[in-house]
Amino acid sequence: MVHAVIPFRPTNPKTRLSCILSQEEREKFALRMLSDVISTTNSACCRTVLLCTENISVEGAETVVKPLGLNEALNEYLAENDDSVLIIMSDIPLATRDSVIEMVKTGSDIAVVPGRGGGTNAIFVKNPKSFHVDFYGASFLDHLNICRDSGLTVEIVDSFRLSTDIDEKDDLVEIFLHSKGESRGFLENLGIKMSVEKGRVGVHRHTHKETP
Ligand SMILES: Nc1nc2c(ncn2[C@@H]2O[C@H](COP(=O)(O)OP(=O)(O)OP(=O)(O)O)[C@@H](O)[C@H]2O)c(=O)[nH]1
Ligand SMILES: C[C@H](OP(=O)(O)O)C(=O)O
Repeated sequence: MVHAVIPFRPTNPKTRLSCILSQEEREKFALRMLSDVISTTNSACCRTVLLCTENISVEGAETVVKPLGLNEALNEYLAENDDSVLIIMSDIPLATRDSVIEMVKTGSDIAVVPGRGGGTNAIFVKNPKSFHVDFYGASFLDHLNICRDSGLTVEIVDSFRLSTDIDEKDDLVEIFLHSKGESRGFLENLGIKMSVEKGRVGVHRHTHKETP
């Protein structure tokens, strides 16, 4: 069975959203996005593993604790497992069952989904011992180079839903446009709404409600 591995650091996440969310709100929002991703990987019949820096319990996933950085934790996990691994980020709440299934059905050794701005949002690895990750910076290009150097065939999956990572305030628009999940409900409860001003779509926080 494919392991869907979601790396997660629960403390002070999503600092690029500090302009609109407090630390407590960012921690809760990161968990809501995680929950949306877990529902999706479970619906695609993966065994979902939360690869977490600390021991937290989240419905729908088993937790593997590795108090390590993103690359170190994932590379240890890949080296320790034989089943195919889908590495999928916790900040892509638009992910759907069909988009995940498209990745894990690839005919290539690796399937990769770029994030906007050079990052990597998901990587499917058929043989985990054959590959290592190198996140941060232009990681999408770095991952293609690793495949080339290791002689692995790679499919670049063109998926709007998987490519949409929620890093910055304007990215929240995509949740209001395309999601019905927990992340959206959380933002709405905080009084955050989509707005259109001078022809531009953005988000505004109308009131300072209590963190739900
Ligand atoms: N296991 C593990 N996961 C991490 C670590 N740092 C980030 N992640 C996870 O990696 C994914 C991508 O993280 P980033 O987009 O860099 O998120 P972030 O660090 O929360 O956000 P910023 O503070 O805005 O850069 C998310 O699923 C994070 O939870 C880490 O040190 N260890
Ligand atoms: C971890 C990093 O995420 P970003 O900061 O690009 O969202 C990456 O994908 O390499």
